Amino acid sequence: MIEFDEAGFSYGGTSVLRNVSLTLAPGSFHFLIGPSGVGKTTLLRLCYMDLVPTEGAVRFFGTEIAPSDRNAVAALRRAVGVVHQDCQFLDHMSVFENIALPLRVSGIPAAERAGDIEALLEWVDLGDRVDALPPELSGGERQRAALARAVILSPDVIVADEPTGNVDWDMAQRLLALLVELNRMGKTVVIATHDLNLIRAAKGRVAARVLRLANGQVQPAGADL
Ligand SMILES: Nc1ncnc2c1ncn2[C@@H]1O[C@H](COP(=O)(O)OP(=O)(O)OP(=O)(O)O)[C@@H](O)[C@H]1O
Repeated sequence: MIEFDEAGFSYGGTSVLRNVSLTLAPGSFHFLIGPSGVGKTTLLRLCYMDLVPTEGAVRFFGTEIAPSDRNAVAALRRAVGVVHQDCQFLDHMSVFENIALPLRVSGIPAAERAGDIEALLEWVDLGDRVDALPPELSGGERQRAALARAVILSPDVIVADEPTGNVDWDMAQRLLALLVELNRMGKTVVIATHDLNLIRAAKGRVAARVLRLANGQVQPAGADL
């Protein structure tokens, strides 16, 4: 589904990823680990064409999409839901309106899908926070709202960058449960995390692969976790 073929990425002259070959198969569940600054966010951004590789290729559904092909890039962005590290809400808009934003960007009137948005907010246990503004939310509520927004367009793939970074352990487990539920619905899930306990908690619940990023390269990990 998403295939890295000897892909590399450099910011200006600074190489961050080198010779990464990796397949994120449909319905797979991956954790991406590695120290701060190693390139986890960079690799995730390549998964939704927020960045394009400076070497090699990243193919989506078997195709290498040209950045100039706006329709194909837009379709890809609908197929990949993203939970950003800092959530990236518009603070003057309500939780409901923030979750409706991807619909608006895709030309779908939110009014047509109000029931879906409300159902999604119930799913993440934010049914009573529909009208709240993002600055009024707790860390865990923000992360759950970000997850709801990531899946409003029914993407095939969910990419989550430190989705449990600012929450306590109970909330981290609730978020993990939601991501596992999405995976059981057939969605591919990729999570960048520093939290090895989260990976341990996932064991037995989902057949997760753990990828370790080091020196610009991806290596399988797992035995030592
Ligand atoms: N826009 C940018 N321009 C230049 N360098 C960047 C840019 N974004 C990231 N970098 C650098 O690329 C490297 C990898 O950053 P990246 O954010 O991908 O790491 P990370 O593993 O996600 O880190 P963290 O765990 O702290 O979020 C870092 O050295 C970072 O400083």
